Amino acid sequence: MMESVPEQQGSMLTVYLGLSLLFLILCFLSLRFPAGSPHEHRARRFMAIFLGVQSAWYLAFYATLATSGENRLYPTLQDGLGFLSYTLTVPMFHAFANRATPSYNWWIMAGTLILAVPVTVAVPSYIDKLHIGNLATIAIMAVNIKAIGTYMRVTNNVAASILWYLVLLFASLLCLRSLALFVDPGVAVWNESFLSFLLPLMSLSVTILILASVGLTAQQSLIRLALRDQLTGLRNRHALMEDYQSFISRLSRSGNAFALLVCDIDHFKLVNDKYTHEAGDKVLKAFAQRLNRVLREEDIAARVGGEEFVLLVSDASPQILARICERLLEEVRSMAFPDISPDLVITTSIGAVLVDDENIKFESAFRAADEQLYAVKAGGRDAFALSRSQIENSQG
Ligand SMILES: Nc1nc2c(ncn2[C@@H]2O[C@H](COP(=O)(O)OP(=O)(O)OP(=O)(O)O)[C@@H](O)[C@H]2O)c(=O)[nH]1
Repeated sequence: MMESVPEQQGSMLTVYLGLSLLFLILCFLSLRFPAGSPHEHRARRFMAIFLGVQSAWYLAFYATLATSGENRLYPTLQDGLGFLSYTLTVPMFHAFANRATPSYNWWIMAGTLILAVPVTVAVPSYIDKLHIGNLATIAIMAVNIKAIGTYMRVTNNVAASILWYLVLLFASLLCLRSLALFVDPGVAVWNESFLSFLLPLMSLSVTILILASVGLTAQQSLIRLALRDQLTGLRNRHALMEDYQSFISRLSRSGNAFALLVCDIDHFKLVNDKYTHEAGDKVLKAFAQRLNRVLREEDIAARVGGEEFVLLVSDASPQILARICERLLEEVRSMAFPDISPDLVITTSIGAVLVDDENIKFESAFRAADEQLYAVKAGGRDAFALSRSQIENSQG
């Protein structure tokens, strides 16, 4: 039978079979991808199903071409699987973005699948089949573009953005093709080769970008996890070192001093002892939230020890610093914990130092602020002390 297949058709058979195998391998590989949260597990399952359906789709392409369309089952399967695979990407992208798929999306997708596939099969004219197929594809592409847009905004990685523009391009090409068919049904012949080129290109590029984006997202969440304190969500000591360096670079560019503050919750051990360790954790989380409330967006709050926090405050002067410390003390004093005890009052002590020389190392600034902190603790707590002089230059 293969002897009667023209050369060009023969090479397309190889392409379709190759793509079917490739998607099958990717489907199995995607099941082995590590996924942390439950929504990632759900998203990966959708991804595996999408890749499995893509594999079946190209097998149906192969079967249609190999039998030269004699068996009507294969082209029908081909259309159905094509719709299904791009329908599946909608809940998949929402799952990756940890969002529920809006109900109207389900209506559009279900309506398109239920109506378009049987109607496409039923209408006798080839051109009418194409028109209906086009309209259905455009509807599916539209919900896809919206879903990828949501995913792009949440993951904020470059692969997701390229994917969005690419799918928009494919959708525009399909709209053009649809219009061209309305104007001149004669382009249907040319349309076949357009599709046999466009569809594999679309499948491959969409898959590659999904895999790249999933990889980048996993990498981003690992990096975020490594830089965060698990309990409070603030930056950890490691991240603080990097932040300190970027504050030093900013200082050398702008010449504006910044401040390093060490805050320590007063008598925190008593909270744990009197109200349990869990209550202590609650206090730490609430304390972290108050710090963030006082700081500006460009400032940094980090947890560096049990109940010890470090803040970096940009463009600081002694006056600004004093105002910020006053506000911090006030914010902490005003915290209420009715679920722990109405009597629980938390206070903090703050030691601060102004960093106005780019040669000052983190350890020196931290030591200077810590000395001030201990002076406050010795003096009765719930207060702040500023130091701006005598920071050792670690190079000296
Ligand atoms: N709940 C909770 N407690 C912690 C955590 N990390 C450290 N701690 C506790 O924090 C307490 C720190 O106590 P101390 O260093 O004695 O200081 P303090 O009681 O705050 O006293 P001053 O600093 O002198 O005012 C210890 O009891 C630690 O067990 C944590 O992640 N959660």
